[in-house]
Amino acid sequence: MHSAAKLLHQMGPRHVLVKGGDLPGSCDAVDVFFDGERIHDLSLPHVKTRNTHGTGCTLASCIAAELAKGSPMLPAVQVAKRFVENALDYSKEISIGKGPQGPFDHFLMLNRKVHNFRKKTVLDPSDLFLYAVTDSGMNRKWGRSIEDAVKAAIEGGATIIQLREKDAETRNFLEAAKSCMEVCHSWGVPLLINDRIDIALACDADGVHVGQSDMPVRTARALLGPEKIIGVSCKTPEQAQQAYMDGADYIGSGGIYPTNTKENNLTIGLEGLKAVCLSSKLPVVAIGGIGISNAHAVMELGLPNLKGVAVVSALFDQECISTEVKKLYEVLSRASSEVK
Ligand SMILES: Cc1ncc(COP(=O)(O)OP(=O)(O)O)c(N)n1
Ligand SMILES: Cc1ncsc1CCOP(=O)(O)O
Repeated sequence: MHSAAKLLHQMGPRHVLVKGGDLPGSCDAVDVFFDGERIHDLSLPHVKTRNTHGTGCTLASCIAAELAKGSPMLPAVQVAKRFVENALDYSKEISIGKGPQGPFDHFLMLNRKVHNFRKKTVLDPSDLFLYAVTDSGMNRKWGRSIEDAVKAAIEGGATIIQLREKDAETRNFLEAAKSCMEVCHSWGVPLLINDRIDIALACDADGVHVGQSDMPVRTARALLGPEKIIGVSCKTPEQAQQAYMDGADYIGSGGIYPTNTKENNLTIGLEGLKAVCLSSKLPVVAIGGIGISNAHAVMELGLPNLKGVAVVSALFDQECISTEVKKLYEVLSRASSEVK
């Protein structure tokens, strides 16, 4: 496939894409993209289905649509490939027509209701402005209950809360989550649960936040239904594009700066954050090492879908949570009024 791409390139086109989706014996669909300088192997899992009629024209149309939106060639091809992979996956069980090949559903983005694919989101993106994420270790260190920490964060001006209780026992966590739901709802602040779909269901939380190695967004959506908020961690444009396809409501992107709160966490910096924001239509909240000293630099990026910052230690590893939240709120308000 590599030499075919190079030979085709010699015939004149600026870019060549060689399709390898149906290579026998491969469990991945590998396409080869050549721009005259570099070969890119674009690989996604092969979707096993007879419904493949129309994939080639849909891929080409999708590339054209991405280019028309202003995308460079390689990202346009990547988005299109991912779209086709998702459409194949969504329509793999459909049984229509006769013969060895059935049509796949290239209109899946329009048939959202049928596929429960992308609902009208219940998330107000402005809720991501000051996103407070709890930490059981920090609460223990300062002798606080989760409920008290959450109350203090809301009193200071937090606009959304996530319970990130990594070492809590299930029964205790559920009881605390139920109390926090009461606090949050009395203030009209959404409450999300980190990782634990079971806890979110049991306390009827507003939604969940999942990471790349947690429950997949699509499965979480199937379990939680269309009315709940689902956030997903993304470090790369590819993950961000997938998040949209999978029906996430927002992206948490980071670590922006080094942090001691999460071990072995890759720092992506402001450049990484920018790449994620630019590659997605979803609202994004930045996370990792953010506090009053650097929140301004993050919001100053002025990216339209960058809606706020998510913070753990700069709020919860402090003597007075509500004071720290207030200070951060002021920094964020100043930064966002400057970029408007
Ligand atoms: C808003 C927000 N963004 C990112 C994360 C990180 O989630 P994850 O990748 O699942 O890592 P853990 O939080 O589970 O350590 C988050 N929690 N919140
Ligand atoms: C959970 C998480 N995900 C990426 S960085 C991070 C930790 C953020 O904590 P802090 O705000 O204390 O740096």
